[in-house]
Amino acid sequence: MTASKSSRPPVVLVTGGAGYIGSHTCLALQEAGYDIVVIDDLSNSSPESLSRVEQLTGKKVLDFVHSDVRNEQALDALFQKHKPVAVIHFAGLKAVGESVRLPLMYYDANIGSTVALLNCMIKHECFNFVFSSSATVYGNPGPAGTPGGLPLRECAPLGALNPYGQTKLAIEHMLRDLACADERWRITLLRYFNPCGAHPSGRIGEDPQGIPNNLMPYVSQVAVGVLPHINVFGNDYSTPDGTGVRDYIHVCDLAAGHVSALAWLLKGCPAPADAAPGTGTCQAINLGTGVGYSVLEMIAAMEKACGRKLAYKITDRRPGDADAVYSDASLALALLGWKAELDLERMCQDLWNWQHNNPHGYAVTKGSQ
Ligand SMILES: NC(=O)c1ccc[n+]([C@@H]2O[C@H](COP(=O)([O-])OP(=O)(O)OC[C@H]3O[C@@H](n4cnc5c(N)ncnc54)[C@H](O)[C@@H]3O)[C@@H](O)[C@H]2O)c1
Ligand SMILES: CC(=O)N[C@H]1[C@@H](OP(=O)(O)OP(=O)(O)OC[C@H]2O[C@@H](n3ccc(=O)[nH]c3=O)[C@H](O)[C@@H]2O)O[C@H](CO)[C@H](O)[C@@H]1O
Repeated sequence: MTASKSSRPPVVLVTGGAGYIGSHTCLALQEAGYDIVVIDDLSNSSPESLSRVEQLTGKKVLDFVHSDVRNEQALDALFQKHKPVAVIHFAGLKAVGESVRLPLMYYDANIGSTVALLNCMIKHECFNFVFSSSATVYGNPGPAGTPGGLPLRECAPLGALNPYGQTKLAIEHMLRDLACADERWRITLLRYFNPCGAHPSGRIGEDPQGIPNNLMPYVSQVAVGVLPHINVFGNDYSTPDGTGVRDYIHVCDLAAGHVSALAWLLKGCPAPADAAPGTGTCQAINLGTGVGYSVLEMIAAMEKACGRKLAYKITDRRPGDADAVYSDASLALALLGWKAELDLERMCQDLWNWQHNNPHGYAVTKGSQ
């Protein structure tokens, strides 16, 4: 769905818009007819991503504020100037291991920034909010076929395994309380499964700092020769080939899911599943494909995309990892009319296209500097 035609397109504030999922969503929002303003402290991203979004869409980012979301004055000025109709909140720290070492930093950054943002939204009477949650809020899922087990529905039991996950859960609880307290709120808690891939242009993609924590950025750095081999974290899980199974979703599908969620909020959330009379809406929605692939299947798919064998070694399990995690994505289809369209082959082709053309991410890029 595209934004309605008026003299001035509706403005959406995107926090963390220079990041991986944020930049792809900024592009999708511009293509859907929205104007965007971005606040990002660039702690895990480069402004180059947004320059490239502008090149790809031929539209300007209306405003970019280089600041922490906890900077209340900067936020206030942004709301005052642009009067956004909605906020999509990507900004946050996301490295699980780091969150275990530095929990307070994670609680402060992730929860502190969300509180500052919500206070500013209330002050400026903006009540449409899309939150980046994560499948991590499901903790270790129960086995397939058990109540609350796989495939994961939004009503499955919640539980966090690390401080990063705790911040996502705490924010989900906070947002539910807010919607109960004030019926004007329209909120979606988008629980992403495993985002991967890049825009088909190969111009924007994931650019992790240092050694990647997640599987697919690691695999793509091996494919391009930056890293020597993949470490497969355990092959004794109770999965068909013994390696961990996850629900990988193309980042462009994920971006489209945000545009659909925003359209749903702006329509007043028809048929919300969990709204009681007299309360606002705060709806959790899975964004996944519903299909799980193992680590070895992901490596094989990437080998096909890059046209060569990729070295890997089986190592110990990573503490805290579940055997299998995949979604039931039917609620997103029912409520938002959204479903993932791009298959594993496309995810790997687009990831390879990005990585091949930008072996060191945004830092040094063939032909663009
Ligand atoms: N990528 C994933 O696998 C994944 C999965 C589930 C959920 N999420 C969530 O989605 C969101 C976006 O993830 P991503 O992969 O694009 O990460 P990212 O690190 O690429 O993007 C986050 C952006 O927010 C910025 N930022 C961080 N803290 C900030 C702050 N306090 N103020 C202003 N800017 C700040 C960073 O500079 C970065 O540009 C995060 O909230 C993350 O927890 C990501
Ligand atoms: C423990 C952890 O970090 N959890 C985060 C990670 O979950 P996930 O474990 O779902 O994602 P991931 O990409 O880190 O791992 C996917 C699968 O690959 C395996 N694997 C991963 C890396 C590697 O170098 N070798 C390898 O074998 C891993 O054991 C798992 O079976 O990412 C999610 C988002 O996408 C969430 O942010 C989770 O909170």
